[in-house]
Amino acid sequence: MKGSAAELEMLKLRSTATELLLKEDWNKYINLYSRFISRCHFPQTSPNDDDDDSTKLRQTLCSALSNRAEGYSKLRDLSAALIDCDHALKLNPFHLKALVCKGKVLLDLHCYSQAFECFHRAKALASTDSAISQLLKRSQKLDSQSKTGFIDLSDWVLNEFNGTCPELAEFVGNVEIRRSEACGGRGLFATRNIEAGTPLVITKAVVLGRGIMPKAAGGETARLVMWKDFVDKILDAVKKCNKTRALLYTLSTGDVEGSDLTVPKIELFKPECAADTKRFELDVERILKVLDVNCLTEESVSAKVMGKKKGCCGVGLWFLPSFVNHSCCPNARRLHVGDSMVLYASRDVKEGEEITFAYFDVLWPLHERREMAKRWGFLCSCKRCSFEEEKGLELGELNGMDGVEDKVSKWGLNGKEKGYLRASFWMGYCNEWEKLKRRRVERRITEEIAVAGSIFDAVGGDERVLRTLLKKMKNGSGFGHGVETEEMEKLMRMARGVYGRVMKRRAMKAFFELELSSTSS
Ligand SMILES: C[S@@+](CC[C@H](N)C(=O)[O-])C[C@H]1O[C@@H](n2cnc3c(N)ncnc32)[C@H](O)[C@@H]1O
Repeated sequence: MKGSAAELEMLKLRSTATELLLKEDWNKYINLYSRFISRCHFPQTSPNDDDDDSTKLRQTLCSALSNRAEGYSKLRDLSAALIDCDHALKLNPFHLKALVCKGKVLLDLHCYSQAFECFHRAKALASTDSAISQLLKRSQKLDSQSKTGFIDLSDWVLNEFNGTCPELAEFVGNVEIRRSEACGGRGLFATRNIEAGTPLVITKAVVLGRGIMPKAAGGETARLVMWKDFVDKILDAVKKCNKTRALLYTLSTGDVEGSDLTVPKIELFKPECAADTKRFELDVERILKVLDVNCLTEESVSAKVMGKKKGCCGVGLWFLPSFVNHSCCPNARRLHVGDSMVLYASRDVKEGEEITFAYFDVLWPLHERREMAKRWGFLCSCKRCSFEEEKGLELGELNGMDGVEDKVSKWGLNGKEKGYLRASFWMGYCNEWEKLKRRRVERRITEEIAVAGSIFDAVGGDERVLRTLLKKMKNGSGFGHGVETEEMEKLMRMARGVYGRVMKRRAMKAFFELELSSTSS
C-alpha cells in the first residue's frame, strides 16, 4: 500500500477502532490494526526517507503500531507492546504516541530510568501536556525510590489508609541468592550489615488473588474459586511475558533439592533488568508445582497488611521473596502495601547472614513448631530448634511464666537463649498477665518490656508482642500522653522491627492508636 492510500485506510478504520476502544474489546482492536499493518508491507524505509509518500506511510504505520501497542499493553502482553513501540520508534524516533506508550510499558516492566528517558523525550515534543509531565514526575520518583528503597507511608497512615494506596517501586537492597547450608537449596543472604527495619526487597506480586472469605459455610468453595482465578491469572501472565516466564522458572518446584538447584543471579530480579527475549516452553505442570511451593498468603503471622479490608484474604506470588527460607528465629518480616511486598529486617542482620522469615507461628514450643513445619514438608534445624532439642525440654514442664523463668535462672540462660525460651512459652506469659489483670494485681511495666525485649532480640519483632506492650503502656502513663519515656524509645525500636522503617514517628504513634482501637472493637 502506498502512503496516501494507507493514510486514507487509517482514517476509515478510526470509527471502528474508537468503538472497540470504548468497549475495551482489546483483542478485536489488536486484530483490526494487525490486518491493517500486514497489508502495509513494511518498506525498507529509514527515518531519512523524506519523500512525501514515504513520510505519510511512515507516519501512518507509526500510528497503527502505537495503537496496537496500546492494545497489547491493556492485555498485559508487555513483550508484544514493547516490540511494536520499538518498531514505530525505528520508523520515527520522534513519534509522540509511541514514546509515551513505550514509557508506560517500561514503567510496567519496572524499567524506571528508561521510562523516564521516553517521557523526557516526549516532554520535549509536547511541553504543555500535563499528562506527560505527571508521567515524567512519576517515573523520576519511582527511579529514585528503586535506587534507595526509601519509602514513607506517613501520609497514607495519618489519613487512616483512605485515598489511593501509595505506589512502591521495585527495590533490591543488600541481598543476594546463595546456596543455603542450613536448609539445602537456595536462600537469600545479606551482603552488608543491616539495621532492623531496613527494607531488603520491595516487589510487586506477579499476581495477587484477593477475596472475602466467609467464615461459615461456603468458605471452602470461595477459597477454591479464588485459587482457580489466581492460577488462571498466573498462566495468563506467564504466557504473555517472557520475563515473567523466565523468572518463574528460577523458582523451586520442590522436585529437585539441594545442590542440584541452580542459583540465579540477583541482577535478574532488579528493576531495569532487560526483558528476556528467549521464548520458554509453557509447562503448566511445572508452573503449578512452583505455585504450590512458593505462594504466600498475606495473612501469615510474619506479615502485616496495611489498610486491609475486613475479612479480605489474599494469596500471591512474589519472585525474590520466594527464595527466603523459614526460621523459628527469623530476622525478616513482610509488609503488604497494595500488591507490593516490603521485605524488611525485623532485627539487626550481619553481613553474610541468611535472611529468613517465619512461614508459620513461631511463638510456640518446639513440638508444636515441628508439626507445623511437617505440614510444609520440611524439618527445621534453625539455631532455636537445635537449642531446644539439645535442652530436651519436657512437654508440660514449663507451663506458665514462673516455670520458664525458673529454668532461665537455673540454666543460667542469657541473651538469645533466654529469648528463645520465652518465645516458646509466650502464650503462658500472656495467660499469666491476663490472670494478674483480672485479679487486679499490679505488675510493673518492666515485666512485659523485659520479656518483649528478649523475644525481639532472639526471634525478631512480632505484632502480638508489640501489642501487649502497647496495651500496657496505654493503660499506664507512657503512651499517648506526650511523655517521651525510655520505654517509648524501646517501643519505637520494636515497632520498626515489626512494621519496618516505613513511616515517620508521628505517623507511627497514630498507627499505634489505630491498632489498639482495632483490637478493642
Ligand atoms: C519458598 S521455598 C524457599 C527457597 C528454596 N529453598 C529454594 O531453593 O528455592 C520453600 C522451600 O524451601 C525449603 N525450606 C524452607 N525453609 C526451610 C527450613 N527451615 N528447613 C528446611 N527446608 C526449608 C522447603 O523445601 C520449602 O518447601
